[in-house]
Amino acid sequence: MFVIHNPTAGRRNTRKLWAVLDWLVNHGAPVKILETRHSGHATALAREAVASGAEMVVAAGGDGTIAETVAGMIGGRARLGVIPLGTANVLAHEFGLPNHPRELATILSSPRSAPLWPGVMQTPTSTKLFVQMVGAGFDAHVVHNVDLQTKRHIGRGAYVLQTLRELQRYQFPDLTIRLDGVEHRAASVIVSKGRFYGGPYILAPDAQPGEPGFTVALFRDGGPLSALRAGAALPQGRMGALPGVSLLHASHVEIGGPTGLPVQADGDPAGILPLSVYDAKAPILVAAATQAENKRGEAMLLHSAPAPWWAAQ
Ligand SMILES: Nc1ncnc2c1ncn2[C@@H]1O[C@H](COP(=O)(O)OP(=O)(O)OP(=O)(O)O)[C@@H](O)[C@H]1O
Repeated sequence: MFVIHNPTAGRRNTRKLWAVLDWLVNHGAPVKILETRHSGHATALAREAVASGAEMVVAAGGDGTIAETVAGMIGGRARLGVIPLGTANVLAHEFGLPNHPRELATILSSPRSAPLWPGVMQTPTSTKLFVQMVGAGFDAHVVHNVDLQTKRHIGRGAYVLQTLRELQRYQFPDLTIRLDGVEHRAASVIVSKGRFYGGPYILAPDAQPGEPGFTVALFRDGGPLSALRAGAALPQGRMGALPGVSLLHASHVEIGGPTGLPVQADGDPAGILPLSVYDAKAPILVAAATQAENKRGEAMLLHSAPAPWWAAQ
């Protein structure tokens, strides 16, 4: 088992990591730890681990580290394990991963798995895999501006503070969103693989992370009041029921807007608009709290990336 650890994730607290690894080693699991040295390094490490025949690659970090690790595993046979050490740890909620090190280690050493079919986001300058969500509009603006020192000290609270600051500054420009070719307008958009958002909060109750395609949350109304209303509804799981919010399903999402508007992927800054989102070429299996069979089999259909609309101009 290869463990890829991002030492800069979350509050940099490694107590849980060592407790999980102690348990695994004491129960006879062969564990090799690889530490990331820079952004993107987890992908190269995961690729090497898969090439050397690893059956399981464990991402120890937040959702960004998981996404980078998965990017190096797609198309291979290794399963993904997760030791959540990030700030929001949204994917850990999705797969029912416990906080307790012994329970987590038990999951990593059991064959129980659930499929995850990641997404790919493409801008004119970069292509990046994501495991949980991509956003543009107000939430992406907050992610780009959040103070990293505050995030390290108070975790998710840093996003709440930044949200309150940005409410007064953000202009809420209109975005153009094409869902499988059909045009919509909204002030903000979140393209979600899974059900959760921002931690343990439900955004898209019907999302199926193991299937291709996305649930797209459109926030049609701009302005601080609408953003505040959405923020208040999120912890109650009522965001999708708000007037002005629609949850739609799509396989291919294109987002355009004013030049320079930021994009977030899995809670980290991920470039600027325009953006095209589509399925990764294959799913992977994740060591999870509950078993879910991958009905289509591991070698599921290979999707070819649709040409983004800006390429045709
Ligand atoms: N050694 C490193 N030095 C600096 N940055 C790194 C290093 N290793 C990985 N990274 C970057 O750190 C970013 C943030 O990591 P990650 O998302 O795992 O933690 P987080 O932001 O605290 O958690 P979450 O996404 O759950 O909120 C990743 O996008 C990755 O590119």
